[in-house]
Amino acid sequence: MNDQSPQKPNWGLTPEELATHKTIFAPDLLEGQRFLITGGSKGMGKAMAFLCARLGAKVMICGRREELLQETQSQAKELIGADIRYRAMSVRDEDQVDALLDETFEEFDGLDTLVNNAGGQYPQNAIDFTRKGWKSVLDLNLNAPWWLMQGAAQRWRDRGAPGHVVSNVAHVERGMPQAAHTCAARAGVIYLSRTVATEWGPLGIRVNCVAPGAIATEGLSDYPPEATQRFNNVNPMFRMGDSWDVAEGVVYLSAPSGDFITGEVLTIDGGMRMWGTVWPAGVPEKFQTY
Ligand SMILES: CCCCC/C=C/C(=O)SCCNC(=O)CCNC(=O)[C@H](O)C(C)(C)COP(=O)(O)OP(=O)(O)OC[C@H]1O[C@@H](n2cnc3c(N)ncnc32)[C@H](O)[C@@H]1OP(=O)(O)O
Ligand SMILES: NC(=O)C1=CN([C@@H]2O[C@H](COP(=O)(O)OP(=O)(O)OC[C@H]3O[C@@H](n4cnc5c(N)ncnc54)[C@H](OP(=O)(O)O)[C@@H]3O)[C@@H](O)[C@H]2O)C=CC1
Repeated sequence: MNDQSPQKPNWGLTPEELATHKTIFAPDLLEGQRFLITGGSKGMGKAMAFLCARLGAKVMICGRREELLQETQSQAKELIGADIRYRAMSVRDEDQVDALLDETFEEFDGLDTLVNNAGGQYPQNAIDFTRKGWKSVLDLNLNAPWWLMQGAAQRWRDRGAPGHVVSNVAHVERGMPQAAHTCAARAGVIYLSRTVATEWGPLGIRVNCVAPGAIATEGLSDYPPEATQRFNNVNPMFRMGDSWDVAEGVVYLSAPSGDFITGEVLTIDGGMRMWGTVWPAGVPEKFQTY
């Protein structure tokens, strides 16, 4: 990085902040509830794991890197006295998804909420996507959440003990220039969720989504600072959200407060739905109009 480049900031909330952040929820709100949170080792998933555990839930997280999972587990033990379980795996592997679901249902003797949170993409103009890149992003952000939600629903049906799915997607209503692959995948998850919310309603299974705008998480370090410094200016509130904003949205939908909510998309974007565009690969000249 040369001297003119913006410095890469440390994004996201610290474990200490996750352990002490004020919450609107009662401390026993999720007592006895069982959560599986994919991608729970950093960013929004880690905030969800801490919040759910602080509210009394049993929590299982997963991610590819065991060291991050282990660190999250130790921090939760030390800072909030919670026993978060984990499994190192990739949600892109169908067999590993089945094993994760089997382990979670066995360990917790069932499951109340599946949070499809693991995901990501890379910024590029759609015209240049390779087929391999397209398939990778679709596998991670559409196929994986589907394997997980279908697998959970089958287990809920077979046990006669239903649960709730909430998928962390993205704000996609106006498209996502330079991220068309993830836009297609997230739109797929939203309409999949709305569809199965009807099919699975009679089984007592609820299916919802949260749709974040620009949220300051460790994940933003994967993007060029030239892009992320602009992320503060992509909504009418002129700031990014944080992982707690999204974690509380997930809890609202999963707790009794969400009992009669299904097929919904809770947008948490500071108004980006109305105004602002991320342009993660840089604003093209033609669009630099103001
Ligand atoms: C986009 C606007 C939203 C703004 C805010 C959003 C923020 C976040 O979502 S934060 C989460 C942040 N983290 C990420 O997004 C990183 C996650 N992304 C990835 O891991 C990769 O992009 C992946 C999903 C494609 C998976 O990579 P990998 O495990 O290496 O997968 P494959 O080997 O199956 O495929 C690699 C294949 O993908 C193409 N590709 C990957 N990166 C790029 C790139 N920067 N530019 C162009 N193309 C890319 C490429 O075709 C790769 O194939 P090879 O060239 O043969 O390696
Ligand atoms: N931050 C933002 O502004 C926005 C983010 N989103 C989406 O919200 C979700 C969470 O984002 P954020 O918290 O920022 O992301 P982070 O990059 O901070 O965290 C991603 C988490 O997912 C895990 N993960 C990634 N790939 C896999 C995989 N193949 N299998 C299992 N776990 C995986 C990571 O662990 P590991 O790498 O070890 O596997 C990590 O725990 C993602 O889907 C993201 O795309 C949507 C809109 C905006």
